[in-house]
Amino acid sequence: MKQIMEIDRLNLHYGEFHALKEMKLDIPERTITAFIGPSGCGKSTFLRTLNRMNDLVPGVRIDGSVKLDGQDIYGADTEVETLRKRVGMVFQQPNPFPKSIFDNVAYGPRLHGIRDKARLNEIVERSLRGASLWEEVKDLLNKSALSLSGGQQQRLCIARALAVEPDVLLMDEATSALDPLSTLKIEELVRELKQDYTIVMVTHNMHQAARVSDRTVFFLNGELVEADETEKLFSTPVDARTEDYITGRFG
Ligand SMILES: Nc1ncnc2c1ncn2[C@@H]1O[C@H](COP(=O)(O)OP(=O)(O)OP(=O)(O)O)[C@@H](O)[C@H]1O
Repeated sequence: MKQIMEIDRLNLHYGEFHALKEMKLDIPERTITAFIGPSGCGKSTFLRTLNRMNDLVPGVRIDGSVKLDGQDIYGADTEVETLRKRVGMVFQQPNPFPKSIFDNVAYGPRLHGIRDKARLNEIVERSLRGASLWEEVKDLLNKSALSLSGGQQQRLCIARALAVEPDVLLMDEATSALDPLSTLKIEELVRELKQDYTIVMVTHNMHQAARVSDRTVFFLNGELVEADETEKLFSTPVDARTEDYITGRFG
């Protein structure tokens, strides 16, 4: 299986604080990888290094390598804009723009220079279908995105991310602000999306990781403790700290 991202000896400091220590991880293409671990262990920080979202944090220092298709994303010849097109992100709180549903999805493609109306229509429909939202909104495309429910808004944000045809989709606790039914819908959607995309998700919910992901990575105190196939990590973890965490001894 092809590794779409390869992270090696990655360290991140916030000022004096060593938040990520010597991380090493391969992310296979078209799989779902879940990051788990107690609050503050570095899951989100690690996720954000995968599309350079930490770059602008004052006092941040990053070393080591993060490769996307063999190319170091921190290398001098990587443009952040191009990187973010290939590695999209969905956040904890749905954050649609205060614009129409159509304009939310067309935002990225327009930014990348697509102006042709027919082409935009096609992209918007494809992306909304991809995010399992089309049937619900096809007659409301000019309505404000803010009129949608929280779960619909989150699927709209996924559609917005899909519109620029990324390779990798990062999801940072993307269901934690949603009700159980909307959460289930997004989990189903994520499983469908892996046919075409590689998904990396942070979740504070171990059950979600077990339900949805192919591989799980356990973090503790800025260390990557264990990464394995989800079934294996939850049934026969190698590290005692992983076992303590998944059996609920702490966290
Ligand atoms: N901008 C920042 N400046 C300084 N320290 C930070 C910053 N962002 C995060 N940290 C610290 O880095 C550590 C890791 O934080 P991070 O948000 O990555 O953890 P997490 O595992 O995602 O936690 P949670 O599940 O609570 O979101 C924490 O100790 C946090 O306080």
